[in-house]
Amino acid sequence: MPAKLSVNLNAIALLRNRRDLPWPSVTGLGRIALAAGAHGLTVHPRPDQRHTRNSDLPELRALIDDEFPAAEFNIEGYPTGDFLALVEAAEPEQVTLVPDDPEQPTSDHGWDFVANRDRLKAIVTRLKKTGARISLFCDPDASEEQIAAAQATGADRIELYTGPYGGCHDDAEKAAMELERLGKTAELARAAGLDVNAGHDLTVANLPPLARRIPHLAEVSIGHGLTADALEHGMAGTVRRFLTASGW
Ligand SMILES: CC(=O)[C@@H](O)[C@H](O)COP(=O)(O)O
Ligand SMILES: NCC(=O)COP(=O)(O)O
Repeated sequence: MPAKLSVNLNAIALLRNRRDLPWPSVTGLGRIALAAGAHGLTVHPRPDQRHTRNSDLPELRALIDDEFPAAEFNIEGYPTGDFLALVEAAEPEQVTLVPDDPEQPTSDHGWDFVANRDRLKAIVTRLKKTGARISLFCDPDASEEQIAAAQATGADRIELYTGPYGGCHDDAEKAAMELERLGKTAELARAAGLDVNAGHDLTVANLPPLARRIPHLAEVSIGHGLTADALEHGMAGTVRRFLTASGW
């Protein structure tokens, strides 16, 4: 089965948050993404609310429940007490736990599963009571020992951090090396009984080789590159709309 696409709305929210106005609408763009065939929506609310805000979550939950019941809601974040309460209220189909410091501009590494095994196990056990699938953000070159510790937490999946692969957009040789590291880690995870998601800096260009190298890939979540693509491909039509509206 081909990997599912979950559209990350953080970049849309960041743009909305520049002004005290309701556009671009996070829920509205989520609706467009799902109507176009995306399989789910992802948000990564951070403690400073600079991306999606806690108040976005009930609207997105209702959008999926009321209009796209087959779609999935994926909430990502660092498991503080506040985050766990937020997730328990929003009841997403999937929770992705990410070891982000609040000061980090964006996610840039996976968990040290060995060092955090017992803590993660307690959190995974708590979150599984909501019925959500649990995924853990994972370094692209995690060792067999690390993957064994991830599996021991009781999580269902890992999400491979694809940032270093995405960063090689202008260096094919390095991209091939990064892809191989991701592929090896995905194989270790699969052998340990963990399903594999992937995300960070994925694009239309780098997604097909990733899907070929990891044929059992379950889901990709894409925000920054997908939003940039939407702007690029939507700009001409929008300029025409403004010109037509003005009668110019
Ligand atoms: C875990 C992950 O890679 C994404 O959630 C990413 O952190 C989204 O990043 P931004 O919030 O910077 O768009
Ligand atoms: N989990 C990764 C994600 O949701 C999107 O990351 P990006 O495409 O915004 O880098």
